[in-house]
Amino acid sequence: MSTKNELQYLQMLRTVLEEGHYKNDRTQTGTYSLFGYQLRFDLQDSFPLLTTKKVPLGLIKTELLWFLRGDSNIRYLLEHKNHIWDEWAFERFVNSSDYQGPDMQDFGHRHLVDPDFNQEYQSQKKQFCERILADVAFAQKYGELGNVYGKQWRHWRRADGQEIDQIAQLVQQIKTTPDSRRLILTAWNPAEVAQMALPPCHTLCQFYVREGHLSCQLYQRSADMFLGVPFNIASYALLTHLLAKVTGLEVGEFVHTFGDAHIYQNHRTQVEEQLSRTPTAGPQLILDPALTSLEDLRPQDIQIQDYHPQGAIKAPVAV
Ligand SMILES: Nc1nc(=O)c2c([nH]1)NC[C@@H]1CN(c3ccc(C(=O)N[C@@H](CCC(=O)O)C(=O)O)cc3)CN21
Ligand SMILES: O=c1ccn([C@H]2C[C@H](O)[C@@H](COP(=O)(O)O)O2)c(=O)[nH]1
Repeated sequence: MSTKNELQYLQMLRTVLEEGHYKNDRTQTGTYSLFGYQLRFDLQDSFPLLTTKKVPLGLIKTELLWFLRGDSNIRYLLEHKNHIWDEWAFERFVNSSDYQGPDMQDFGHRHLVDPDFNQEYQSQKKQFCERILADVAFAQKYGELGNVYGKQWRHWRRADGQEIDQIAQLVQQIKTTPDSRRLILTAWNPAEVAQMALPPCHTLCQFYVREGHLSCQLYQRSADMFLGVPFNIASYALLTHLLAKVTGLEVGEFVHTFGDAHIYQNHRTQVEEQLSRTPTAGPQLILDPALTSLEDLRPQDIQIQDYHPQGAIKAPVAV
């Protein structure tokens, strides 16, 4: 990320920390929160991956590829050693009658405060992930997060039973009617939100073409500033690059619009540590020149060059 792009994120992080209102939340963790904010990233500059902490691009790639496959089962993620969605699938399993192990009620909170429980929890979650990989029928039942992003992007169900492939339509529209003001991709399906393990946080985005450059604006209804947002920025920047590549355009800007932007109360020290660091020049994204379609995209088709981040900063994820 150019230091200019990254400084905007850091400035927002500081503003939410200093001016955010204390607010309880669904996870009972407690947050500092602000409502309504906007960042603009120049994608011509460098790829917006933070340098003030190490952000694992591999996980971002496999998550985006998972969306683009139309998949909403964590099995694909586990096959790629990506564990960022484990807790939400595990939660469904431990709340089902098929779960016979030790009590996992309220694990999201308890594993943080009770070391003995944490050990049991880690072991149960590990067994769960192993079973998802080993047992197809089990994976079909408990790896599924409900109709989250991938399903809505590629298999939006119409009332008549037919499906809408929003990604294929978007690629077609960008190619044929680039001036359109209707280049929308939405994951927020009111009819299905209740069945999802987690209602989509990056709810809707719009694309915009001007003078051969493709821009993207995302509306994120709920934003975990420390853990989720660095992923979300890189993921939508990558999606914009991929769409530009297959439609023969250059990249323009990524505009990130926020609803509830929050820092979890238990991320405070980590945020202060990050804010004490100075950003450096960001990396470049290299896409396989032979790439012409978003189908059969592989992780190795996407590479970054010159990424020299400072050390990772660990923080617990609120479930
Ligand atoms: N509270 C919360 N915040 C989120 O950002 C979030 C959710 N929930 N639920 C669904 C997804 C899952 N996402 C996640 C989950 C975990 C990490 C995380 O722990 N990232 C670590 C690296 C993890 C690793 O290396 O395995 C990081 O340092 O960025 C990031 C995004 C984003 N989303
Ligand atoms: O891509 C994502 C996914 C999730 N988040 C964060 C935002 C919130 O902290 C939680 C979701 O909780 P809700 O109660 O459903 O808002 O996950 C994110 O930042 N980015």
